[in-house]
Amino acid sequence: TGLSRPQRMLKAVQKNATKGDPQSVIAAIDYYCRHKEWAMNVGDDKGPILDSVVSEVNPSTALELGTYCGYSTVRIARLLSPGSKLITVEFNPAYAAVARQIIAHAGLQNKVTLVEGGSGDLIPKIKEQFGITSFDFVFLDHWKDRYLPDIKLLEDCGLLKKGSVLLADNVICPGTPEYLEYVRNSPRYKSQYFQSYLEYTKAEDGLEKSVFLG
Ligand SMILES: CCCNc1ncnc2c1ncn2[C@@H]1O[C@H](/C=C/CNC(=O)c2cc(-c3ccc(F)cc3)cc(O)c2O)[C@H](C)[C@H]1O
Ligand SMILES: [Mg+2]
Repeated sequence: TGLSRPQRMLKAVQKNATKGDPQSVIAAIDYYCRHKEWAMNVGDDKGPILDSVVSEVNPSTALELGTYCGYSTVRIARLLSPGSKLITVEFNPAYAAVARQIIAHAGLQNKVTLVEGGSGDLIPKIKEQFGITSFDFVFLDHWKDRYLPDIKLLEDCGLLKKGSVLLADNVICPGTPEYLEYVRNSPRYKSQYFQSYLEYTKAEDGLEKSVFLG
């Protein structure tokens, strides 16, 4: 049956992007998804908002839930300071395989640890497996009904500290109502909505930035 959509995206990166140049990888994916085949990357409207939050936080430790093809992984990792680490979690092996190659094409494999598996299984093991005591930054972009249980798990595992920043994709489309209600009403978070557009479309979507208050 030929190549999958993620594999076709990978081919477009390998053909059009310069090895070791993250910006060209980002541009190649955005061009492909805007002009050839839509795909659920955070994209080039919401992407600059992601960039600005990552740059502002300048995290030493970062976590991404839902790697997919690695587009946002590349966006985040390219901005990390030397010695900082991004852990990204993807439970679909086929997507993880594509993402590894896209991350490697960008030359960012030394800043990224891609863990194959479910976030619910991984999060409780992060302290022992990676020696990480807390995350400065968490990007949520996996199944939308898993955002809330997973941040509660991060809280319970003591992986958030005062000032940790959560950034959630798709809070409007497809939408994450329970998550939004929680972070906007909990006294433990200071939340802020960044209005934008669903990737490669004119539909509304946005990112929710929530600072953990401890
Ligand atoms: C145990 C499970 C939880 N733990 C997990 N642990 C590890 N990995 C996990 C977990 N849960 C999921 N994943 C992985 O993350 C990815 C999943 C990503 C999901 N993203 C969307 O569904 C979306 C939809 C639209 C959209 C908008 C408009 C439309 F018309 C159509 C689509 C836009 C967007 O920007 C979107 O991000 C990947 C496919 C999947 O294998
Ligand atoms: Mg998304």
